[in-house]
Amino acid sequence: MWIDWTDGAAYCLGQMNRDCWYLYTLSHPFGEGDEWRGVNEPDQTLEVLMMDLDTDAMQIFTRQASSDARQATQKSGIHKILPGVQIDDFLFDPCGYSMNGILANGSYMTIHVTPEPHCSYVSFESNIPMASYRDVLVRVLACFRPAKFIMTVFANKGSVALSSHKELDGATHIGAYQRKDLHSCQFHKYHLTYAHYVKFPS
Ligand SMILES: C[S@@+](CC[C@H](N)C(=O)[O-])C[C@H]1O[C@@H](n2cnc3c(N)ncnc32)[C@H](O)[C@@H]1O
Repeated sequence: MWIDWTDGAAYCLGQMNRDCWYLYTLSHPFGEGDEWRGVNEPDQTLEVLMMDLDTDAMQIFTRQASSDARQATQKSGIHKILPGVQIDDFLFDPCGYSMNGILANGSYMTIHVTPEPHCSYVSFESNIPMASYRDVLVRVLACFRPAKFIMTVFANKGSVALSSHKELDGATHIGAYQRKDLHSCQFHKYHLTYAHYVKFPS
């Protein structure tokens, strides 16, 4: 069957001359009474994209400092980010790390670490439903200690995470981090908050 995916859009959030985040959306082409169109059940995604990370924290994700992935997971504290998570982790040679985790309720988390100092980068993503992501975020930041990070929360109608948008509106500071940018967007079925934080003094 031929599907015409014409209902797509590209967005750029943040400062286009500095750190920014590209978003590509696509609406399901069926609908209008015909068929199911997109996700109807409660759905949410938290993403934390971290840059310029602490060198000691990054050292853990090298074969020099950790003998295997399990050791890197334990030493970094990744296993404590979402208590009870079942983890499948991998430590690259000579460095680099990836993990996927699953919780009893079916929620996932995934982390990818690039520890090389000239381009250090860590991404965290989870669809765990929470009314507040503050505690999870604080635990993620404690593992990797970035100099700056972007966080995004997507939540649709019916998701408990809808209330996290309001909390994020007021979060001008999170621990040692100061907010530099905040965007709030409404899409067809989802609300999105984008925020950029920098460790101060920066
Ligand atoms: C964890 S992977 C993930 C990259 C991906 N772009 C991301 O961030 O989602 C990147 C890290 O693994 C390291 N690495 C080592 N061997 C690799 C391989 N065969 N494939 C991909 N990354 C490798 C890279 O040097 C880097 O530090």
